[in-house]
Amino acid sequence: MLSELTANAVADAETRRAARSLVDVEREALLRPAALDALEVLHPAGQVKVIAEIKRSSPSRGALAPIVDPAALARSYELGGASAISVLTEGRRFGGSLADLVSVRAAVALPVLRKDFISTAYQVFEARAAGADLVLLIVAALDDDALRELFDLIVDLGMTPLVETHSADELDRAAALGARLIGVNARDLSTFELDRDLFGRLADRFPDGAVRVAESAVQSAADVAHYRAAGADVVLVGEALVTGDPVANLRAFLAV
Ligand SMILES: O=C(O)c1ccccc1NCC(=O)[C@H](O)[C@H](O)COP(=O)(O)O
Repeated sequence: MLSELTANAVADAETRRAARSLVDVEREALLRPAALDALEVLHPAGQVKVIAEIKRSSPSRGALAPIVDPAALARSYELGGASAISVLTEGRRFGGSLADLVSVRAAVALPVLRKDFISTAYQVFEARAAGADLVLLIVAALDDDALRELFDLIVDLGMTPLVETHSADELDRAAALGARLIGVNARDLSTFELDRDLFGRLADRFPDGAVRVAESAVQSAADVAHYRAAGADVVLVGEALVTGDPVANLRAFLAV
C-alpha cells in the first residue's frame, strides 16, 4: 500500500509538472515569505501540543467528512488551540490537494504541514510554493540517499521536516539524519493496523533534544493522556477532529 501511494503521488506530481515546470515551481518557492519556525512553535512545553489535520478520507476508513471549506476548518483548529495544521494533499485516497494547502495557509497564522507521500524534490518545491512550513518525510518510503537529499532540501528552503517512523530501525535512521521533529505513527501504513503502544516502546530511542510526535489513533482525551504519559510532546490528530466538534475536541485534548 505505501509503495502504491508513493508511486501514485509521484505520477500525479509528474502530471502537474507538465503544466508547471520545476524551474517555475522553484521560482515560486523562493519568492514566498520565509517559512514559520515550526520547531519553535512545537517546542516541548508543560502542556501537550496538537497538530490538527485536514483529512477528508483515508485508505483505511474511506470517506470521513465532506470538508467543503478547509480554510474554515483550519480557523476552527486555530480557535481550539492547535499549534500547527496538517493538510493531506494527496488526492486519490485522501481527497486532498495543494489548493487546500494554499487556502489553509492564507487562513491561519500557524505553521502548516504538507502531509503527502513525498519522494521527489519537485514535491518539496511545490510544498514551499504553496506556503508549507513543514513537510512530512516517511522513512519507510525512502532509502537513505533519498531521505538525506529531501531532508537537506526541506531545511535549505527554510522549512522543517517531520520525519515519520514506525519501528526502532526507522527511528534510528531519523536520528542519524539529525532530525529534530520526529513522529512515531501508530498506524502501519501497509496493513493499517493501529498500535497505540508503539510510541511508548520507542520513546527511549528519540535523540536528545528532538520534539516527540505521536501520530494517529487519537479518538479521545484518554488517548492523548496515554501518549503524553509515554513522553509525547505533540500529538497529530485527524479523524477525531474532522468527524467530531473540532473546537470542543481540541480543548478537551489540550486539557490533558
Ligand atoms: O489514515 C490512513 O488510513 C492512512 C493509510 C495509509 C497511509 C497513511 C494514512 N494516514 C496518514 C496519517 O498518518 C494520519 O492521517 C494521521 O496520522 C492522523 O491519523 P488519525 O488521527 O488516526 O486520523
